[in-house]
Amino acid sequence: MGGARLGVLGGSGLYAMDGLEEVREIQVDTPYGPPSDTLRLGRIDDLEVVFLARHGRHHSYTPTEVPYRANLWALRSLGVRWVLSVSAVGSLQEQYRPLDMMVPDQFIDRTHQRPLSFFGGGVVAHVTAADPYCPVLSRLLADVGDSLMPPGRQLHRGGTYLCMEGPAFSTRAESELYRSWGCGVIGMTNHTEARLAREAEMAYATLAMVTDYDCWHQEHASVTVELVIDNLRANAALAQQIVRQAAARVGELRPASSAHHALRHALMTPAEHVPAETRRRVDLFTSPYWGPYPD
Ligand SMILES: CSC[C@H]1O[C@H](OP(=O)(O)O)[C@H](O)[C@@H]1O
Ligand SMILES: Nc1ncnc2[nH]cnc12
Repeated sequence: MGGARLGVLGGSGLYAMDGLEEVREIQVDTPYGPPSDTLRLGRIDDLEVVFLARHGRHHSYTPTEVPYRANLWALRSLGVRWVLSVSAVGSLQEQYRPLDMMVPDQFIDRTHQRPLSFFGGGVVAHVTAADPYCPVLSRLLADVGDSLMPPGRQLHRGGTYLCMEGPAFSTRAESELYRSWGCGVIGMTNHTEARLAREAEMAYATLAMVTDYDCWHQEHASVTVELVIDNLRANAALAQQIVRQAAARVGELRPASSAHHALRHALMTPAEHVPAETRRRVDLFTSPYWGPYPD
């Protein structure tokens, strides 16, 4: 992982990354269309870091419309092997209080309108998703976060992220259902990225910023954008600090992850039976196993 880069995906309220040096804007074309925005490539110490605003810098894409495949393809094409993502989430359990943070270790998928794989069209792959977030990168992120949390606020290690389709927030019945499933937090973006990052052999971890109690809590107002934004503002500087220090730590440790060879035993279709166009589309991911596809 010598020359590998770190990707940072900023979510709601995090449209740029502080502390990046020598920043260049890069436009990337992908087989899955254009990413949400130009990518910003800079440096933190000796590590090259690529920042991308998931919804675009002006928050123009709904959670359904975010071009997740283009975003992850673009990162991987720039040599990214670790991804830190930042997301706003609602809390589904009393102990996750607004302004707390969580580094989730599981998700449940309730989306139904998004592509979830780079594969298909004549090539089949089944990656392992038992631990959908990289445990090594998640631990690094949680350790850094823990050391920076102000008194009275907590960083929670592990927990289940319920990914809903949106864009409307949940009904109270849905919120209660997810609580009964033991989910910890709710959002609209994270699992899609985690799945695609795994297929693209990038280690992925999330800093989830708790902004509200969704709509189930008797003593707290139901979630609104205003509430989310107020709490994101209050947490923005801390989130930036955590991401910057976690990035520096990734640069020092360059942690190995099983995600880095997720496709080793996942590809089902023999290379010679994959249509040429498909072969070209997935070549970024399959070339370590099948060799580069000649143009
Ligand atoms: C602004 S509230 C709903 C919005 O916030 C979260 O965004 P992200 O995960 O990109 O930080 C949630 O997933 C929704 O997209
Ligand atoms: N309650 C909530 N539901 C879905 N996404 C969110 N993002 C922040 N709060 C949320």
